Amino acid sequence: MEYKEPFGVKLDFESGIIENAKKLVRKLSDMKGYYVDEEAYEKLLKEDPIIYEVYAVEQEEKDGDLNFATTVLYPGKVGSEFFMTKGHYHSKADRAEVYFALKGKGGMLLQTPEGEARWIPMEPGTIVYVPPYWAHRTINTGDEPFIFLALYPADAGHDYGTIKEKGFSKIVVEENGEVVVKDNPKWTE
Ligand SMILES: O=P(O)(O)OC[C@H]1O[C@H](O)[C@H](O)[C@@H](O)[C@@H]1O
Ligand SMILES: [Fe+2]
Repeated sequence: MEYKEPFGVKLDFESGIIENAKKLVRKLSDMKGYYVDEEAYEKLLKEDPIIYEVYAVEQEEKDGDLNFATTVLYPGKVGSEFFMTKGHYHSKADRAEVYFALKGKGGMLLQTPEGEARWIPMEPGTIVYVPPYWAHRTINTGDEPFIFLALYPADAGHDYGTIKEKGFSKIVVEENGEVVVKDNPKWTE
């Protein structure tokens, strides 16, 4: 039997950076069609801000193994809609995931394939269980970077297609200084 080598890596709680991790950067221009207010999107595109960065430590896509990643999701809004991740189902849809909030303020939108949605607020210390089959997207509702760690099966994979096309049935916006979760006007079953 060939055993893999165990290892420890350092996560910097302030920056969210995991040493030696693979870094992925998502800018606004990578998220065309994701935000409801297209006019606000086009306007902000001139600056093309970084929306989030992911630091991932991933294994081969094998059953039984585990990946982990931090995400640094920056504060901001497109129109009234808070900065968010793309969101995805798992390619192997029955794979679950655990998120652990480290810094900042935000939450997770989850959704079943039938469009049933949930909003779970997150602050440092919040652990979110993402059950099998639920799509998940994180959203920064604060004014500093929202940083969290996620652990997920190495063979889970990311299925972005459905969310890219249809979005979530709910959106998270600021209204009169309040965080409001409301129906997505562009949602169709
Ligand atoms: O992949 P996104 O929906 O853009 O979310 C960004 C990232 O968030 C977390 O860190 C997950 O563990 C990653 O698997 C995911 O890639
Ligand atoms: Fe996931």
